[in-house]
Amino acid sequence: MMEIDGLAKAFDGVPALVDVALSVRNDEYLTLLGPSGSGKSTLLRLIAGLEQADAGKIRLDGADLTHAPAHLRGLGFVQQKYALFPTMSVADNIAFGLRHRRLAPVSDAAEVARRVARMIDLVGLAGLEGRQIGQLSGGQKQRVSLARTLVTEPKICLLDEPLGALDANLRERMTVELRRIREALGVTFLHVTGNEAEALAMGDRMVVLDAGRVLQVDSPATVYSAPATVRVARFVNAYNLLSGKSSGGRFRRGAHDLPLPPGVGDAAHYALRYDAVAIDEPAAALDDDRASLPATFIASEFLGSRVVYLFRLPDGAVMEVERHLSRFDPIVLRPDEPRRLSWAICDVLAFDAAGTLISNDRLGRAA
Ligand SMILES: Nc1ncnc2c1ncn2[C@@H]1O[C@H](COP(=O)(O)OP(=O)(O)OP(=O)(O)O)[C@@H](O)[C@H]1O
Repeated sequence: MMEIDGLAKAFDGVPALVDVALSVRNDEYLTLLGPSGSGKSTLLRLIAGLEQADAGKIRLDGADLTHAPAHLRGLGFVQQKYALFPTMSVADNIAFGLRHRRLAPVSDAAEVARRVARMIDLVGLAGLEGRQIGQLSGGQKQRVSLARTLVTEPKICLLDEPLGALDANLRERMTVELRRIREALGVTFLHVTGNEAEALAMGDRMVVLDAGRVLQVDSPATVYSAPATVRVARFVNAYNLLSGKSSGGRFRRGAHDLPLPPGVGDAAHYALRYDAVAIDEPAAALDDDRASLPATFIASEFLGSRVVYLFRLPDGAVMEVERHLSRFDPIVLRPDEPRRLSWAICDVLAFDAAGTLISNDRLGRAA
């Protein structure tokens, strides 16, 4: 188990990480999501020992690693650039890390060969052992890079945007592969990504980082259904976010006023998941437990298993509606066609003026 406490780092007086606290469990897949510049790589580099922290502690299984040299930490680091030896074979690249690691290098040729063969098998490179790196595809290089790190049996494997250089199809396949490889080895993965879909799909838990601070650490399901702050809701890219003021259990936004879930007081932000919004006829009757706003259709996008519809609200804000084709037939609308968008009041997430999620029954359901 790794425990990070009060970790801080600034570059030229500009904070890159501020008071970061995090527990990384044994045998878990932890993803670290944040926008560009949020400090993801800095955090990995501090953990790896490639940068020194200004303050705070990093402990691994109780031992203080904060100032330990990188090569003595027993951690693996798969960087964005593969940094493989181009004229060496796949097998030699993987063996290199094992023969030359500072902690317990392996020199027995038979033992090296056995471990390399197991790793080649595990990452799906069987048959390519003798190939030179220059003769591999991007996805294959990615696997070599991973194998070269994993063969050293790190306590934690740090992965910095490991799928960033791969095309969309390959990225999806490697998502499944990475989970499988991790589970087979039981090693902890700390995987950095700027892609919310990747973070939600990969991790047993995810950490959301913004401007050098940890905003939320939870299971992907909880981050998705109960984002701790408005900014997290923005990063998961699944919510319509409306700003306004509230009083007497109603949320006021311009000329409209919307009911809030019971028990929600002072909400300054009102969030609705794209797939929680229904598209109704303009004069459709509304059940008591639902809220609605008039809107005009802008455009739609067909995404295979789902369709995304964009609508404009009377105040000009754009609202996104997602309909899964397994549940609904696609609907055809003309630009500017009027509709009424409606949703169940219990599906509303409310945030206070500081942007913090206000307790509601959804929080209880997600926990
Ligand atoms: N060596 C450095 N010198 C000066 N500033 C740095 C250095 N490394 C990082 N920073 C700054 O620290 C902040 C965090 O950078 P970091 O690379 O950790 O972000 P990131 O979340 O990994 O971004 P990206 O997704 O774009 O890689 C940024 O403002 C960056 O400009």
